[in-house]
Amino acid sequence: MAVLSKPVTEPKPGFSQIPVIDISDPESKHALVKACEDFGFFKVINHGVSSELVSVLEHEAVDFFSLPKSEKTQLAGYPFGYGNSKIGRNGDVGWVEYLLMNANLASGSDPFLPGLLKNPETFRNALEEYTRSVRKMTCDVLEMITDGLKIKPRNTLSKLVSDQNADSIFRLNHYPPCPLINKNVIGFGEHTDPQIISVLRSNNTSGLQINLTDGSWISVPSDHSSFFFNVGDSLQVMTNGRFKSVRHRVVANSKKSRVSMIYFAGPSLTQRIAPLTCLVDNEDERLYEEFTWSEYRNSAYKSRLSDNRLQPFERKTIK
Ligand SMILES: C=C1C[C@]23C[C@@]1(O)CC[C@H]2[C@@]12CC[C@H](O)[C@@](C)(C(=O)O1)[C@H]2[C@@H]3C(=O)O
Ligand SMILES: O=C(O)CCC(=O)C(=O)O
Ligand SMILES: [Fe+2]
Repeated sequence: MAVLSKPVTEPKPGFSQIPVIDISDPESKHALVKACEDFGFFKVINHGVSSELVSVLEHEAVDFFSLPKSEKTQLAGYPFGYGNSKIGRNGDVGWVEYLLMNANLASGSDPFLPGLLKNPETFRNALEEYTRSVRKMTCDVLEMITDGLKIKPRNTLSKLVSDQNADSIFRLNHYPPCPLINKNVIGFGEHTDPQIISVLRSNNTSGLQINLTDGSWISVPSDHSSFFFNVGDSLQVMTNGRFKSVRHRVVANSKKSRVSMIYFAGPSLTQRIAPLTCLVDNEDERLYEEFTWSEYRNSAYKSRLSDNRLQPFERKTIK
């Protein structure tokens, strides 16, 4: 994995205020809305996703990444499949290898990676159960958010994610220990996620950092039994900028390997994305032009990782 290290701004030391949301308590809806406004990021506890299920999938992932490189590269593909160092198609690189899969419910009897793995049954079953369970948790969180924002009906956001044709993605990332003396090797460069919301779970190796609204970076302490949620660009648009799509990145660890699994909850390709009318008092306040998820996804996939992908969709104000 030949990846050059770039200078990285040191994260703020000793910051420990990442919002922690107990989703078993309906009253958490207010803290949830505040977390989306202030950070675009929060940690979820008491989530009800089985830890056994998570560890079966993590074992499968570790087994997959420990296969010889020659076998893994047979699974290379775009957009779905195995990748090593190269992120996307526009020149981004990182100290990472990954497996990217379609998590769309309606893609047929073999929804993930048809024919890709040699003995896919255990892997596929674990993946199916995991995505079902994480999708349900995501819908619960989105419904608490709509409650907290006083949006009716409650399923205004969750129905986009539970749609049979929802364009969701599942990603496994593996960051091997990086032996270079320079500890600032980028595993996954800074970016925002284009979807509605992303749900991340990792093993107990840290490396994830988020960018605060003042521009500083903070390290997110790892917690293998919790889930971390990122507000995506589409939710920033639907809330007319009230929620922030958080910039985040991963810095490689010099000693331990990091394995993360991320569920990216996107809407169906034909879904129109625009500020929700109930959150905009008058037309002049509307910050974004309307687009379909398909238009946004096409545009996003032509961009570099660190680009501001929403910029072309910002509304020009006429004075
Ligand atoms: C450089 C890129 C990788 C990415 C597609 C893109 O052109 C810009 C968005 C990137 C991103 C970030 C979040 C997810 O990891 C991802 C799968 C996505 O939907 O958008 C990746 C894309 C990718 O790895 O192909
Ligand atoms: O692997 C991680 O911890 C985060 C990766 C990420 O942000 C992404 O895949 O979009
Ligand atoms: Fe991301």
